[in-house]
Amino acid sequence: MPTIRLDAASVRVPLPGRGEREVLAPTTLTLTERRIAVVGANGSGKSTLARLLNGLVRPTSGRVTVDGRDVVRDGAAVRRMVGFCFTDPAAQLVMPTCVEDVELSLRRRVRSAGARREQALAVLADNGLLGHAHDSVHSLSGGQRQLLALAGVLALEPIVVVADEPTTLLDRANTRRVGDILLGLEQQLVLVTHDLGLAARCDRVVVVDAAHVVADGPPGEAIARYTAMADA
Ligand SMILES: Nc1ncnc2c1ncn2[C@@H]1O[C@H](COP(=O)(O)OP(=O)(O)OP(=O)(O)O)[C@@H](O)[C@H]1O
Repeated sequence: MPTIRLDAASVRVPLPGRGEREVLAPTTLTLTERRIAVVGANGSGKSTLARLLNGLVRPTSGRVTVDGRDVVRDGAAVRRMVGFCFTDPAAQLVMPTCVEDVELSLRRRVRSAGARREQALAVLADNGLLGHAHDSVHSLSGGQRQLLALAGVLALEPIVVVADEPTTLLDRANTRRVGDILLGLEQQLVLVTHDLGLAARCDRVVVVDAAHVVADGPPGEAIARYTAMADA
């Protein structure tokens, strides 16, 4: 598995006229497990932590590396290695039809239009969406849209997939479906989630509270700490 390292990485954001806010306190973590969940209350800093991993957010201090590549200095290389899946697939589905959307993901990797179409159709088939190749992305169900967004990410063959609450907008059946696919990926997965059932199936759980990592370890212990804190 790749090694993701945060070395005293912090994020502070300016608040106009009111100084600044620490959104993530200096955090040091070495992540080598295949499936890592990040859990915590709303506004605790989970998305910020996730976004640091592919340079969507830059550390204010400290550094973040993925397999030795610095997310700021080697940003383009890191973005090729780390695919990012958003809560709302609408954030990443921009083309009229499903096949065109996957083709858009492939535009830099596959230059020939014919080969790109072929590969996009293969990606859709792998994700159970071949029957919808020429449908509008708007005609898909929420679960299918999330699978299509994930297909677009996987088409780029990342070595790490970061998914920020990918099941929050989904019903139970689609949560299970998308969750099963994510947890079954061969790539390293960093999964931000409020679904403690999904977190429990990961190899490691990182608990974030008020901008700090407050627990980190095997799911049983970390989730018990989180639920005790949340219920207190
Ligand atoms: N660019 C920014 N400017 C101002 N505040 C920010 C910025 N980015 C994040 N924050 C604030 O920092 C806190 C942490 O945000 P973050 O999105 O990381 O939380 P989260 O744990 O993912 O929350 P949720 O579970 O609600 O998605 C929130 O209070 C958020 O409003």
